[in-house]
Amino acid sequence: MRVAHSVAKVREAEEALMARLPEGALMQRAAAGLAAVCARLLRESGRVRGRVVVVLAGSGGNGGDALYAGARLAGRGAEVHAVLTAPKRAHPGGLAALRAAGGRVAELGDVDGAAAAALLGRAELVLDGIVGIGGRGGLRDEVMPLVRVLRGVRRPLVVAVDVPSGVDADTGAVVPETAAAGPDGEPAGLGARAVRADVTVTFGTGKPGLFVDPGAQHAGAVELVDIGLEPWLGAADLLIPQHADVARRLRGIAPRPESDKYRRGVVGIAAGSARYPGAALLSVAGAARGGAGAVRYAGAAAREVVRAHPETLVSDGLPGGAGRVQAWVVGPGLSRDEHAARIVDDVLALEAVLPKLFDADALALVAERGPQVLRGRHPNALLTPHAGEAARLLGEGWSAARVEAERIAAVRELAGRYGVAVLLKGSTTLLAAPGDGPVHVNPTGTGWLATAGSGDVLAGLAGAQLAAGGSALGAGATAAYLHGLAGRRAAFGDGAVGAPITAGDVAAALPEVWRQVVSSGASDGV
Ligand SMILES: NC(=O)C1=CN([C@@H]2O[C@H](COP(=O)(O)OP(=O)(O)OC[C@H]3O[C@@H](n4cnc5c(N)ncnc54)[C@H](O)[C@@H]3O)[C@@H](O)[C@H]2O)[C@@H](O)CC1
Ligand SMILES: Nc1ncnc2c1ncn2[C@@H]1O[C@H](COP(=O)(O)OP(=O)(O)O)[C@@H](O)[C@H]1O
Ligand SMILES: [K+]
Repeated sequence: MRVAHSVAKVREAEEALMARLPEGALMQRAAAGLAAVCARLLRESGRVRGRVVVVLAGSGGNGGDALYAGARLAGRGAEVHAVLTAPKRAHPGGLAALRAAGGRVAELGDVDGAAAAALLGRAELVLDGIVGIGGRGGLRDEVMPLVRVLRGVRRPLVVAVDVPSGVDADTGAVVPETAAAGPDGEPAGLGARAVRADVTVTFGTGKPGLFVDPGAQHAGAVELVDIGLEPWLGAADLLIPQHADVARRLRGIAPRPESDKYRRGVVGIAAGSARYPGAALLSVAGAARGGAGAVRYAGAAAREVVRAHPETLVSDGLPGGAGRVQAWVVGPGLSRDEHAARIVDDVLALEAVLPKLFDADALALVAERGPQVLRGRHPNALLTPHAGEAARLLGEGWSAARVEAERIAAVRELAGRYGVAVLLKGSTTLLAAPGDGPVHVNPTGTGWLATAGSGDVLAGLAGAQLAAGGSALGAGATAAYLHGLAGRRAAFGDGAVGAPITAGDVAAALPEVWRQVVSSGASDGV
């Protein structure tokens, strides 16, 4: 499991630790770890000696880390150039160390566009130490020309110090650039007022913004440097499961000699309608490969379901009359008519502790009825909204755009208000349970999953995980993880280039990624 802590907790822990260490010791630990990662990255394509490293150093501790790391690389023979983005306030110790090690220093005001392009064009590695956890808002105007040049040059390896500058460390938010051209005839800005890194070397613990889009896209691969903060950190705010965590759960629900299909769990699917039979098929496809022993289907697409999935137990009545199940999935393709409302109400009338997953059209009905239909009544329920559905569930003051921009806050608010676990879909899928516990971030997935029906597959898969047992949060997190991997597998195969996929391809890839996770579960990493 990877973890992340809020900036406030990091600051508190840093203070507690710093009070016990000699002045500057913590920064030396950070700089040593940072330099070691940079040296390792440089060695992947040769030696450190003679390589051109450019350090972009701001006014705070982040710039200090970068300058000290630059000094260490210069000490190992690298040709290090620093550009001070706030020269009057550059970290004095870091600056002195870099100069003493033979590094060259320029001030932002002396580096015009051509000089910046020449310097960054020669760089093999760029250290982004403009701002770290002290950054507020998008990068300021004065540093943007340099950031734009960096974006345009033949890619050197960009290593962000602690956090890519301009990314909100707590939320992953970035400030988009305006379309207008910058001063001095700079090209119109594309993207965000933030640095895009290949690698982020973060200190002490992960920062939430490194794992949630758009911050995650800017962070690249995240490497953690231990600076001894752990004993002072307290509970994590974010958990990011890895293969090993998911493998543990999958091993736990693998069939045993004494297993039968009922003991493994039966998942019920109440999805699809005469208008949308496909959603029923896709939910059943996800459920059938999702780890339960059997799938029951109740609804208008019974005939289509049994034709496509002959192993399904089907009926065309209401879920309550379909026979015993360990978890119900209700909503995909149900449509919004009176009959759909009757189906959702029927599920809401089932035994309170029975796990129930509400997706798509069922969420619209839950939003209409209000949180009290779930709160305090269905402790094992799971909601799986995308941003639009989440905004509707949250009501006044929320829009899909706001949910996208404040994903962590939105998922917490939903879980708190409805009193149930919530899986918020999108470019970074997040999960939260009611209370102050950590938010789970799904690290797998790909934009290729943004294809019609892939959410139906996820709903079925998550329902099967609920039927197999464990908490709604654990079941949802496992489903999101496998679904993301299956999407990647289907889109990329063994290669690096993606291609369009269908929701059915995602379901078909599930057994393969399940095997992959369980067999590589001893190691960490996605
Ligand atoms: N204090 C310490 O001993 C340690 C500090 N650490 C480093 O210190 C960092 C935090 O240092 P600070 O608290 O000094 O803060 P930062 O260095 O992150 O940033 C603060 C400075 O950036 C400027 N700034 C803020 N927002 C900006 C924006 N949008 N555009 C341009 N400039 C902006 C501010 O004016 C301020 O001078 C961490 O991220 C980490 O890299 C680590 O070395 C661990 C130990
Ligand atoms: N940009 C994206 N990057 C990664 N995954 C995405 C992206 N957009 C959507 N997804 C994933 O694709 C699935 C789409 O589900 P959903 O929105 O319910 O679509 P549908 O209703 O068509 O099935 C979800 O698992 C979601 O997390
Ligand atoms: K930085």
